[in-house]
Amino acid sequence: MSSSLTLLSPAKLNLFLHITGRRADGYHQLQTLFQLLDWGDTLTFISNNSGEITLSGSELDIPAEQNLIIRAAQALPRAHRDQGVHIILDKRIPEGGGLGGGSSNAATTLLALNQLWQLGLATVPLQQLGVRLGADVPVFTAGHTAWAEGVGDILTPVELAETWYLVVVPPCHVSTAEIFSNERLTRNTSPIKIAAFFEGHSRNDCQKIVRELYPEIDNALNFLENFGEARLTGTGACVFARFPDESRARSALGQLPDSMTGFVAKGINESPVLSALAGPKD
Ligand SMILES: C[C@](O)(CO)[C@H](O)COP(=O)(O)OP(=O)(O)OC[C@H]1O[C@@H](n2ccc(N)nc2=O)[C@H](O)[C@@H]1O
Ligand SMILES: Nc1ncnc2c1ncn2[C@@H]1O[C@H](COP(=O)(O)OP(=O)(O)OP(=O)(O)O)[C@@H](O)[C@H]1O
Repeated sequence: MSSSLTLLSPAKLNLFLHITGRRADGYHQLQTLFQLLDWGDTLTFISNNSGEITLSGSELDIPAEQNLIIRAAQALPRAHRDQGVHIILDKRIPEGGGLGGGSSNAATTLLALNQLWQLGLATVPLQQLGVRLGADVPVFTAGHTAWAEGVGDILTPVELAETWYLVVVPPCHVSTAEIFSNERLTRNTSPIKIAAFFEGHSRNDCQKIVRELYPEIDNALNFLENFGEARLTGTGACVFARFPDESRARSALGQLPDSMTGFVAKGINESPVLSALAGPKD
């Protein structure tokens, strides 16, 4: 018997990003605030008895076996050998944009198949599987806007006012590894408390270097700065500004130069995946 699920795999913004240190293995210790958005990719899961995991829909610039959707499905311990799934991806989140698209797709796959294949895995084992696939998988598996520390995996859910964002997608890609290996990156920002973020004491520590290296991102920040404070998400390439309502965000989107694309999204506290599924048992 086959059953199916269609889910919105949400994008995220890093409302700020501080680099507070570096681990012995080279990974960076961060503080960030992950804001989930009501905008993202659509993933449809159709379970079957073929024992196979197959994917169709939007093509990515990578071989299927490297796709985090396939890797997440393969990482799950199936209850029966004949459990299979066909997954259809409708991709909207730009790749390598700092919007967490790959991590979100991986988490959505873990949560969807946990339900469709009736695996009964709780949140913690799902997160342990997830963190091996990508740094940002745990926040999407937990499914809540969150304050994060460690390498982004120590999460505290946070309730934020649901405001609107204009996200601009500059015509370039930024390699996360390249920025994290840049010798000019500052890695000694003092840890802050959540209250300090709300008082306005935050920034994105990667922004200065990324802005210097990528003129397209500098242009996008200059455009958004006409409307308020503009920031880079993750290591870029996307940048965003906050608006009190949808109409003002859409009006700014209407003024975007032809060389850039963008979208308007609402910041949400709970992932649409968690809202749509019964959720893993704790
Ligand atoms: C910076 C963030 O965008 C914040 O949301 C993410 O943590 C990055 O997530 P991502 O793009 O999925 O990154 P990954 O594919 O896990 O890591 C890419 C590379 O970035 C570097 N990296 C990543 C995360 C981290 N905390 N420290 C690092 O030094 C590592 O060299 C790693 O090999
Ligand atoms: N299903 C997928 N969707 C998007 N990217 C994927 C997927 N599977 C694998 N990847 C690869 O994962 C890498 C990271 O993609 P992702 O979209 O998460 O990056 P990002 O937007 O920069 O996110 P982050 O904020 O985590 O840095 C890309 O190099 C991409 O090729």
